[in-house]
Amino acid sequence: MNPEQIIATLRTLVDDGRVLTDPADLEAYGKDWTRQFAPRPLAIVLPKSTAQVQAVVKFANDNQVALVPSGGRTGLSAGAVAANGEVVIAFDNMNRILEFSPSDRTVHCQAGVVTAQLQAFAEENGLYYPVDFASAGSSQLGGNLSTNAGGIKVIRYGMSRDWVSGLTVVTGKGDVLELNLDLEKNNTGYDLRHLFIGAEGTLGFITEATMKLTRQPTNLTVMVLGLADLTNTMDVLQTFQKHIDLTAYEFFSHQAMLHVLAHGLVQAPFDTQAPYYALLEFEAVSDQVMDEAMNLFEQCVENGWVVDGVISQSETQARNLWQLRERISESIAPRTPYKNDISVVVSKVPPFLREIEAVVTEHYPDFEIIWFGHIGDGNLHLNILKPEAMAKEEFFDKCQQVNTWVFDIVQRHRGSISAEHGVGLVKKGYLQYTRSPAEIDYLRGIKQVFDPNGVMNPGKIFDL
Ligand SMILES: O=C(O)CC[C@@H](O)C(=O)O
Ligand SMILES: [Zn+2]
Repeated sequence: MNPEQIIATLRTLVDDGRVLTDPADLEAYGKDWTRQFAPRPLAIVLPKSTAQVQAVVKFANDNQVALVPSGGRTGLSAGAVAANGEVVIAFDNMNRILEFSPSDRTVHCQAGVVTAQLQAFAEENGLYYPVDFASAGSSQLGGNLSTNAGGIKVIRYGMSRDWVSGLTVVTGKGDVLELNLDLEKNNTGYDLRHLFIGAEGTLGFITEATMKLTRQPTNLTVMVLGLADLTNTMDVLQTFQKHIDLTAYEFFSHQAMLHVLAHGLVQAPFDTQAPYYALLEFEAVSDQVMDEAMNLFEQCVENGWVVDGVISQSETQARNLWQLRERISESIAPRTPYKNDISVVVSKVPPFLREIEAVVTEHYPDFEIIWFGHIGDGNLHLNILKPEAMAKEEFFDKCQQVNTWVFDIVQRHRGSISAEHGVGLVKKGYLQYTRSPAEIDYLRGIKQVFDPNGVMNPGKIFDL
């Protein structure tokens, strides 16, 4: 089939006007937030139901047409980039919340429901959807699940995976499967639901999901602490965790904060300068918890771990303090950052971070390094900023070299090359640093079962 015939047939499979071929649409829908790949899709298809997705997947199988799923396109690993003439399946028109069960505390959604839409729906119904991150205003549920998105509350609430009680998927063969039937308990063999979560659309497309909700947190309170030294992140974490269940434990370097301050809108938390800052969040359910938090803070100061700190006294103050952390990504975006999203077990974080910093600064002293991330769960975001005078190509070439040094250290510490952003195109060349050759063979075997014709998001995670 030639491209015109493919487009003409696609038009018969979805509603009128739901196949887009305008250059502006191809450009917009063919990429995510990564900047390394030029988008070049053949067409954009906007189905409105699982049945329409199934029809497109069956057609793709019969005619060897490569498909790329597309949600809110906020991904950072090029998992949703269509750079090779693929057909993009965008879920924007599948954005309805279909059913709410207050007694099960579940909500059945189409894959195109936006994270913030689900959060707001939960809140309107007196409940809470706790998976949260800076891109919640545009990321879609299908993309969150396909990358098993994490975010800022993992330490307390886990990853997206932990909130799924059922999935509807269209496999690469074009079968519709309903996985786990929304059950809390279901020990009937392999749990295929979890194979599709984090599979980046390479086994099939998630079209609907039943998500669990939980009770709303009470009086979320935020502390920002200036740390005397990096290792103190762990001292402070342990001190607080012994007594208080934290809902978040994040960190950022002074350098990261300077970018946020320069970006405007946010103020420094206090005058004292520290090399690193920790942001803690907890539920101040009573005065007793608040007193406990203040005591722990004082203990940390007495031990010389904390040089200064501030605690929120209202919801607005808490929200403002979060800005210091949440705005880092956008404030460094104009500097063409080279991103790494790595993890190790929490106890290894300080030596791990130091080793990486040493190797990068030794070889590239002119690179500005920005550290921040979800240190409470061992996930660090390493952003390297392009020196103003350096060409983009030269910078990205040098970063490939940095990758091998960084990933050697990751491997030595038994860590992950992608803690939460996924593998996509950006990290696939490095998968072997975290997954053994035997494991990758099993992954390929699984891919073969669900997508024998290799039409589902080809070239992502690994090559066949
Ligand atoms: O921009 C980054 O490197 C991280 C983005 C996101 O995962 C965050 O935690 O803010
Ligand atoms: Zn993150």
